[in-house]
Amino acid sequence: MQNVKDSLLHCHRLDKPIFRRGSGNDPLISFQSLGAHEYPEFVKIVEVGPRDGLQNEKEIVPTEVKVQLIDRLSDTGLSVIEATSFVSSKWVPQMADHTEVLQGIRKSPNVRYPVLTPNMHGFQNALAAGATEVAVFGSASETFSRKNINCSIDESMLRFEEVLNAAKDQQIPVRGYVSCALGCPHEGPIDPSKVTEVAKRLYEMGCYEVSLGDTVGVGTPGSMAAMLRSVTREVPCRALAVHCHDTYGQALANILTALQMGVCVVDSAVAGLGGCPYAQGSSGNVSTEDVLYMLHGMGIQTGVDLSKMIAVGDFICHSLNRKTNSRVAQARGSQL
Ligand SMILES: CC(C)(COP(=O)([O-])OP(=O)([O-])OC[C@H]1O[C@@H](n2cnc3c(N)ncnc32)[C@H](O)[C@@H]1OP(=O)([O-])[O-])[C@@H](O)C(=O)NCCC(=O)NCCSC(=O)C[C@@](C)(O)CC(=O)[O-]
Repeated sequence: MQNVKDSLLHCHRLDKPIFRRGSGNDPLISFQSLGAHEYPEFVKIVEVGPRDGLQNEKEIVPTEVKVQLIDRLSDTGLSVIEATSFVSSKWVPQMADHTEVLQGIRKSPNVRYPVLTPNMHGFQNALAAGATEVAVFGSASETFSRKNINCSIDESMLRFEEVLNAAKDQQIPVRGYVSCALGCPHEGPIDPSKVTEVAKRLYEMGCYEVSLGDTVGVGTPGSMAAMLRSVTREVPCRALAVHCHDTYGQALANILTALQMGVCVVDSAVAGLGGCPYAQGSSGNVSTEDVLYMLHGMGIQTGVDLSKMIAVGDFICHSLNRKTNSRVAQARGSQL
């Protein structure tokens, strides 16, 4: 935190000082001071509801509902919506309609629609379906890697390298995930050095952003801070995102900790949908509505309209016949 305060500006909207941090070739990112901490001026939200949010649903969600969900999300001001995954339909039946979803959505010029691709098979199918951005997903836990993608961490890295090489040829940006960054459903606590090693490998391979996943939502601000202290020694903060599940009710606190440490990208799912099918006990992602409410309340910009997001949450909860997991949407609903 203390090392780079390149310039001090004045933010008239918030009447708070704005700092621009950067080093070497890093682009400058604006930070604002709030109380004892500094926070990014702008946070990018990566909406993962259509993929992470729906992949664990037991009943197959109609393709039309998935398409409508993404189209409605595209109108909220989001710049990134993870649309689906090109994985085996034997492993994740809910994502079997990946091609129809990707081809059915109205692609907004202001939104990117990455899709998950675990290997070359998925990458080629994604490309054939018109994907222009993909994500590979690894793990800091050996056991989780085998249960989720049926290979060791080292084997997964070889597969990802192939995907990244092919993506580079096609000028397709690739995002990377590290699951179990704050704990594994099978191995328990994961050493931050292991998370750092996997994140570094993904970054050095060419992933433009590495999202650190608290897959089962067991992290606390303490473990988040320890993990980020380690990872940021090897991967620049500007290339990191956090991906929090809210199983233990720690997600917003963990996100706040990550922001204090310089992270500017947050993954979340509308209505707090979600969970990984290969992580028993994992509950939904942190809800996008709750993240927006917290960030906007702190004067941090996201470009996303909270009221529109709540309406999208209503739509998907109604379609799934489900109560929202968003505390903000619940509170707003009860005030109507
Ligand atoms: C990775 C595989 C495919 C390996 O699956 P495998 O069975 O080991 O693959 P294989 O290479 O041995 O091939 C077996 C069969 O699968 C086919 N196959 C091979 N690859 C593909 C593909 N891409 N798409 C479709 N089919 C594929 C392949 O063609 C073959 O077909 P067959 O000859 O038997 O007819 C499998 O384990 C899989 O699909 N896993 C799904 C994992 C998943 O989607 N998990 C949830 C997402 S991760 C997550 O949620 C965590 C995250 C990202 O949100 C962050 C966090 O919270 O931590």
